[in-house]
Amino acid sequence: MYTVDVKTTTKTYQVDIAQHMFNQMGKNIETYAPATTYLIVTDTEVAKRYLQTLKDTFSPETRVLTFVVPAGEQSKSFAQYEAILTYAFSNQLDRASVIVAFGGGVVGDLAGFVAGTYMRGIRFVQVPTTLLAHDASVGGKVAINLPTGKNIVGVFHQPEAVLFDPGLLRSLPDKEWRSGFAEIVKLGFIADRDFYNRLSACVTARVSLSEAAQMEMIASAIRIKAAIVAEDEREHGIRAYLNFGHTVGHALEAELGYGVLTHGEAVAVGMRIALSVSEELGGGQLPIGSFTSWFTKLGYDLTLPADIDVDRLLQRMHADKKATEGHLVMVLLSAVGEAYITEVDPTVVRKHIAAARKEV
Ligand SMILES: NC(=O)c1ccc[n+]([C@@H]2O[C@H](COP(=O)([O-])OP(=O)(O)OC[C@H]3O[C@@H](n4cnc5c(N)ncnc54)[C@H](O)[C@@H]3O)[C@@H](O)[C@H]2O)c1
Ligand SMILES: O=C(O)C(=O)C[C@@H](O)[C@H](O)[C@H](O)COP(=O)(O)O
Ligand SMILES: [Zn+2]
Repeated sequence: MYTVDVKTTTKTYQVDIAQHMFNQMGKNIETYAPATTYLIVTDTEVAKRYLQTLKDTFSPETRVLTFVVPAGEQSKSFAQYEAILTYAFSNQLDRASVIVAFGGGVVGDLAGFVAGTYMRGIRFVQVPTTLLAHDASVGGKVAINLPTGKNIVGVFHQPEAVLFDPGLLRSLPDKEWRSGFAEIVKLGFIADRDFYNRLSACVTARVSLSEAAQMEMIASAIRIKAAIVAEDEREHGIRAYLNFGHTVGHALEAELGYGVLTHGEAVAVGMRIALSVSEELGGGQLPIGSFTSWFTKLGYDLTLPADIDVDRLLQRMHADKKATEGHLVMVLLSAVGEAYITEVDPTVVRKHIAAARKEV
């Protein structure tokens, strides 16, 4: 079992990462966030595998409500947000009630946003079920999408606890594992060269990681994220480094339509482009070739569709949350483990985006 403390200005909480914790998850939730009523928000895929078991592990006298949204990025929408709020209100959830976000980053962001805004904010607990949720469940960014922009409507709202049983990842499809692994590698890129080197040397396939090694990797990644969030909860400075690969990634997700690429797949393409831009703008030697061949062998496609509209993609990047006064802003690397944030010349970025398109 690993425990990571997340200390922010608004809350200190614990991330527990432990095999078999799911067998008593309800009781754990009751310990970390005592309440008489819980609303579990989950999605259809997670519900069909795990929801009944989770409900069964709460104390018999506890009132446990459930709300299931369709699986996938499309559920980070006003329609689902309103539906959950309406359900909560018509079932008398009050300020002492607790929301349980049980799923991947989509459920975490959506249910967290409900928790952050219902009655001006109630408590919630994150119970992550995807590898990517090592990132999404920690740090308190919760949001839904506009059809035109990722995470445009949201708040910062820290959970009471994050309770992560990696045993749940056994049923995760490979595509979703890759999505999460991209964000783990991102943390190495921005903050920890040794971690990056270990990952690139050891993770040659999903199956190359034992469950113990995977758990250690998740704990290391969460420690990196927690340290950044502790220093800069509201993204006034270094928290933006967590956005490495996201200026292109988020634009790509919106441009292709949510769910066409997973979030991590889009971030992987974005990291590839950000590495090239970094190198051109003076970053020195970056492992672009080895990263590209490593990720390609792992099954990622680091190219952009041949027919991608580069102008529209750039327009979307200009509307990114990091941009100010219409200037394009990206997170770049001066070396592996050393990130910085800077305004960039759109003509340089355009060139690297164009070069990343699939050849026809
Ligand atoms: N708030 C943050 O700091 C933060 C950080 C990173 C990403 N995100 C957001 O997270 C979202 C992506 O999260 P995600 O990759 O977890 O996607 P997701 O929540 O859509 O889950 C991916 C798929 O896996 C299924 N699934 C979940 N757990 C499973 C399990 N144990 N077994 C089998 N299938 C399972 C889901 O039903 C879904 O179909 C994006 O919206 C992204 O913007 C937020
Ligand atoms: O926690 C953060 O800060 C991050 O940037 C983590 C990202 O991986 C995540 O995708 C986040 O949701 C992006 O935030 P946004 O502010 O760019 O929407
Ligand atoms: Zn991300």
